[in-house]
Amino acid sequence: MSKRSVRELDVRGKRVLVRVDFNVPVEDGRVTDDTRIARALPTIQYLLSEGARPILISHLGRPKGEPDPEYRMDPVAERLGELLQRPVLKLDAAVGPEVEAALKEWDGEGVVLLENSRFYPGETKNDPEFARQLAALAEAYVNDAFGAAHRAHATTVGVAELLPAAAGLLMQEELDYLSGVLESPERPFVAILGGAKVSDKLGVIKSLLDVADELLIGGAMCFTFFKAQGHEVGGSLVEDDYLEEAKSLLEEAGGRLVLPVDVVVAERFEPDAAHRVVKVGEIPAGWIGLDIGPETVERFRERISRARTVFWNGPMGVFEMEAFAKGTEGVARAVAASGATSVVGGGDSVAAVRRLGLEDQMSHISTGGGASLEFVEGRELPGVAVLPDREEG
Ligand SMILES: Nc1ncnc2c1ncn2[C@@H]1O[C@H](COP(=O)(O)OP(=O)(O)O)[C@@H](O)[C@H]1O
Ligand SMILES: O=C(OP(=O)(O)O)[C@H](O)COP(=O)(O)O
Ligand SMILES: [Mg+2]
Repeated sequence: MSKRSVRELDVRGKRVLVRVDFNVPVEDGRVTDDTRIARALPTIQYLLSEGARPILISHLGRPKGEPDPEYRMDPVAERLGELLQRPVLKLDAAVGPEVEAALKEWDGEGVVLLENSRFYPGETKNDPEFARQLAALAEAYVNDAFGAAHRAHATTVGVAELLPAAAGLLMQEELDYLSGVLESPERPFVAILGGAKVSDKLGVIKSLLDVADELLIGGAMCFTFFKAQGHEVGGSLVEDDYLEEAKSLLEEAGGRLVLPVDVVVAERFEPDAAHRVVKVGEIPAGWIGLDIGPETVERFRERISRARTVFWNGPMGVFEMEAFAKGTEGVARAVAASGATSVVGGGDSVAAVRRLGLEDQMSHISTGGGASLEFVEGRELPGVAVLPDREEG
């Protein structure tokens, strides 16, 4: 079922609240990967060309429901201005009297970018009062934040219920592409899962195994399985609440769930920490697993080369640090070299692929990690479900 498009929304002369996913990596006050900003430009430019006044809102990182200088949207505003080549009026709040006053004074040139939605406790709680305050800023709502569509938050769900709402062009493109691939994926279908959002993503493995033929696991994800198998995992990231389920998953899935056989461990979580490759089962107490090892890369490469469809979310290691980037690089090169239809999703996975210059060799670069994962496993995304269906005719 397709959703009402921004093209079908009456926007001329109107203030339009646009939920974007500008949750991009930032280092030293600079955006290090602007994929998510660049991919939202078509919707913003469409709105501007139709004479609308776009008011953009996004979350950035995971601040705890209050203002946190580390997660201000200023670096994003700067990069957005460079890409859009139009003025970006960045406000230091998302709702409230100062925002209302600034919008009244706004000359209507370019776009407004509101402050981080997660500076407000009402965002992640989908608080009706916060949603009402947001809705008061605009006359229509567009959701272009595919990467956050799996979150039932005030900016993705609450406000969509209060204003005339539609899907943005990026949202539509993502949904169209992913549903096309999933309709009848060519097999073998190999899924690769890694990254750091372990508690979020462990829960989807079971249903992912219903869709994919094989599931390769790297990143921080694998250590929960190693611990469930009784191995020492040192100081690696582990989800202790998931150990029982990990055990039963391993039994059920048999050889279809493929874990690393070796890992790179480090003494500390630092770029220049002492590190070495060890077999799984030989992780020294106190050391931290930060990448998959070379033998694992080789095994993953073999399976990826046989695949006809690949879905990848989550880096295989802490690729931001050179010492722990080889696993992610090896997998990225294997996916790029395979003849499979390849989908890579996730803010960080895509940043890793772009850093290697391999983005043109993937069939689809998705701006959503957790979101594409939940879509692939067949779940309805709350931020999509809430949008009105397209009227036939
Ligand atoms: N073994 C590990 N331990 C800690 N962090 C890891 C490990 N492997 C990968 N990561 C981190 O995972 C992060 C990305 O995770 P995530 O947000 O889930 O992926 P994506 O954005 O692609 O969906 C990266 O910043 C990377 O450093
Ligand atoms: O970066 C995101 O997801 P991803 O890391 O899975 O790609 C989205 O912006 C969602 O962020 P969240 O997982 O803090 O809700
Ligand atoms: Mg991420």
